[in-house]
Amino acid sequence: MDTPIPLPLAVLTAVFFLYFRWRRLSTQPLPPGPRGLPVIGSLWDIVTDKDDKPRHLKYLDLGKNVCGDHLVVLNSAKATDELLEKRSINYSDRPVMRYSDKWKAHRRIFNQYFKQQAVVSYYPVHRKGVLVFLNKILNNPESLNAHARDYAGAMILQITYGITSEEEKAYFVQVADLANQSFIAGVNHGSFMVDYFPFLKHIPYRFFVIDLQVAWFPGAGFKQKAAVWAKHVSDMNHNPWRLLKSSMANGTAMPSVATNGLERLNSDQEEMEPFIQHVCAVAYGAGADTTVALLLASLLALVRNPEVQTRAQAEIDEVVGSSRLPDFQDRDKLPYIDAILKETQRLYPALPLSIDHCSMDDDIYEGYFIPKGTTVIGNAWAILHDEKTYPEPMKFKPERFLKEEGKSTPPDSALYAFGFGRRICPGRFLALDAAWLMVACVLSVFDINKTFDAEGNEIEVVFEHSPGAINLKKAKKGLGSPANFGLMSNSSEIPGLIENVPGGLAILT
Ligand code: HEM
Repeated sequence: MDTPIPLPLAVLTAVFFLYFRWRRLSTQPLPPGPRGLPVIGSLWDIVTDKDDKPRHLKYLDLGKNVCGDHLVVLNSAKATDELLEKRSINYSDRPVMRYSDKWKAHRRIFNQYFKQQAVVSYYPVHRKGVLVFLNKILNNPESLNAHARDYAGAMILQITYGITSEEEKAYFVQVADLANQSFIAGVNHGSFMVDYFPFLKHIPYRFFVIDLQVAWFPGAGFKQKAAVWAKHVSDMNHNPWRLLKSSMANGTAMPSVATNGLERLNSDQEEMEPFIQHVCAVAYGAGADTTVALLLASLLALVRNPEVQTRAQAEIDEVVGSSRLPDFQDRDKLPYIDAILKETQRLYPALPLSIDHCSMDDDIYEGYFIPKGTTVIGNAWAILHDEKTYPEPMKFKPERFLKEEGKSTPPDSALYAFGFGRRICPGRFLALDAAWLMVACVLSVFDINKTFDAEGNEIEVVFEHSPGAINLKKAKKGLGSPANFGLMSNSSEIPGLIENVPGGLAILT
């Protein structure tokens, strides 16, 4: 008969094993990075975010130790593939929305409604939305940014909550905008000093005069902002849900992810309701600004590259003709439109530094020690600008993604622009559908040109980097509309189709 190992001996063995493992790992060097200053390490390299120096450029050769807080930036596809994909069991955590059973339950619901096969059922929403968008561009090309926001916001509000009324949409798009400000400003670790000095959490944020909205302690300003943002995020989570519940109660609710999710719950599954509510709020919060960034980047890239427009329009003419708008069934026959979107996401990824992951255990990569709790950033921008994979990386060249005999194509930019591993963006299929239809339809109807200043000089489209995570594109400040949408002379019947769409059309399926 086996003799059981005495408990103290087993505990001792385990302690020794863990200690020696820790010793072996922790004696390895930390990954290399720029030399920091004493005590604060590389802090100043991270928290500044000057307009003219996009923040992500600073990370190009990183592995940092900031005030004892470990931050590793993965700048190559090889490193993200190895750590965030192959070792994703260790690198799927985040400081918020931890990698947990709760997260897994959310993710399951999310995938059910936004996986590739599921998003096909939202085609009617995109079709109506694009008609409204084209109509607005035709009548008021000045407000391109606002129209793109409405297009993305309306799509998500209808799909998640069934909201179609113009007034409600306008209100909720604004609520999401406010809530997203917190995300954009704070999503990447290091946006606030508190990420490095946790004691700042305990500093009161106002001093003496209650209304004085000034942080009195350097670095404690995040608390003021956090208080305001908490309210915006709570509004985003609760306000559309309240409206949904009351419209379900009075029988006026439109079919949506929310109604479907609630109807499928059995009476003993009430505890799942907050999950469905949260999935809807996250979809609505995470999907709007990111999709707008892709839409605007695509259109402004086309303004800058008229030869790309001409080639795409020739493809559309041949496949679709000029008597109807392109539709999803044309997609396989319009590879150049797909290539335009891939190239846009490559050159201008909406989230250049993706969203931070966090290691759950000590690890060694290529001889370097990555301690448990390290913030790990997949640098999508660096990967998508690697000239070995994408020659002439600063040029807009959609044709690099076209399949041709005897030529291999580089990896699809979506592999990196939507993040990594188990946390990869679950809304990517929906976003790409919305962007594809919009770009194809705009190109089938309009020539997009540069605008002119008062002296008749062409205005150059300058891409600006917004502070924070999302890389929104717009023309240089103060120059009015970034693009001039001229109806194409050969699109004979389509203008009538768009003109007859009332500006306030509700999108009904
Ligand atoms: C062009 C549009 C979009 C881009 C570029 C984008 C990009 C990203 C990126 C880079 C991440 C982080 C992945 C990671 O941590 O590795 C992410 C996460 C996420 N995205 Fe998107 N996204 C877009 C649209 C959408 C849409 C339309 C939705 C919702 C319908 C959505 C929902 C989410 C959610 C819920 C997460 C968090 C996933 C998690 O933490 O597990 N996104 N997205």
